[in-house]
Amino acid sequence: MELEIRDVSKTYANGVHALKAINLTIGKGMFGLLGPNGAGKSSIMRTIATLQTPDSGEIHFDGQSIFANPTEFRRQLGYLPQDFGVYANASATDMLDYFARLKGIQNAKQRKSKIDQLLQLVNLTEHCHKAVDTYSGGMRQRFGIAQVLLNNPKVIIVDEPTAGLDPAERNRFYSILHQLTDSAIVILSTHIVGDVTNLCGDMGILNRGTILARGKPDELVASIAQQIWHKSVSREELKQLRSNHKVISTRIVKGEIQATIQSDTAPAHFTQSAADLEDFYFSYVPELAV
Ligand SMILES: Nc1ncnc2c1ncn2[C@@H]1O[C@H](COP(=O)(O)OP(=O)(O)OP(=O)(O)O)[C@@H](O)[C@H]1O
Repeated sequence: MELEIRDVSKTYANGVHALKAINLTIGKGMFGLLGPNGAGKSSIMRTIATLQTPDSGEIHFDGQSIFANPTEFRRQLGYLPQDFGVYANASATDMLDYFARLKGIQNAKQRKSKIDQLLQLVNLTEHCHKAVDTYSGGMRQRFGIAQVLLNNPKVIIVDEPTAGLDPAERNRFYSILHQLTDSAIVILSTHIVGDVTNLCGDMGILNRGTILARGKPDELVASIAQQIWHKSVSREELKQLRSNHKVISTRIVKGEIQATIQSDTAPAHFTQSAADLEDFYFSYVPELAV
C-alpha cells in the first residue's frame, strides 16, 4: 500500500504559491504532516482528496494515478476536513445511516451492523440518538471519524483534527486514530507537535509550500541530539543572543524567559538539554521573535 506524491505544485487564482514541488512517498501507518498556519497542509490534503487538482505533478495510489480515475480512488478514501457540516437536529445514527446509503451500502441490516460497530469504536454508542449539532468538539470529531470509516477506506486523511480539543478528548481521539494504522495509510495534518510525537511513525515538516524535513520522529530528534542548549535570559540578552546565535525558541518558565539555542559547540553559560521533537520543529520553523 503506497501513496506517491510527485512534484505537486499549486498556485491559487490570487497568486499564492501554496505548494512548491511536493515529493512524498507514504506507506501504511500514521504519517504526520506538521506545519504552522498557512504552510499548505490543507492544500495538499484537499489535493490528495481529489477536491482540487494540482497545476503540475502527479499522485499515485498503488501505482494508479488518482486523477485519472478519481471516482475509483474516492471509494477507497476517507477524508475528514478541518470543518465539516452536520445537519441540524439529526442524530448520529440517522446521519451515519444517510451517509452509508450514499456510500452504497444498500442492505439495511448491513448498514445497522456497520453503524453499531463504528459507534462503539468511537465511544458514541450511548449518545447515538442525540443530535450531532449539540455534541462537544471532541464528540463531533469522533463522529467525523465514524463517518469517514463507513466505506473501510485504505487512505484516511484527517486535517487538523485535534485543534480545540481538551487534553482528555485529544487522548481519546489519539487512541481511535491509533486503531486505524494497521490497515490503512493515515495522514494527519497538524500544527501541534505533540500530536506527531504521540502518534506518528513517519512525518514531514511543511512550511511555505515546501517539505523541509522528512523521517521517523525518533531519528529526526536524534539528528540534533547534542545541539540543544538552554538558559534563562533577560529581554536585552535575548536581543543580543539572536544576533550571534541560532535561537530556535523561547519559553516562559516560572516567570523567566528561557532561550533555546541550537549549536554544535557549547554557548557560554548555557546548559545542554535533551532534544525533543519540538526543538527539531523549531530548528526548521523558527518561532517569531518575542
Ligand atoms: N482557495 C484558496 N484560494 C486562495 N488562497 C488560498 C486558498 N486556500 C488556501 N490559500 C492560501 O494558501 C496558503 C496555504 O493555505 P493552507 O490552508 O493550505 O495552509 P494550512 O497549512 O492548512 O494552514 P491552516 O493551518 O491555517 O489551515 C495560505 O497562504 C492560504 O491563505
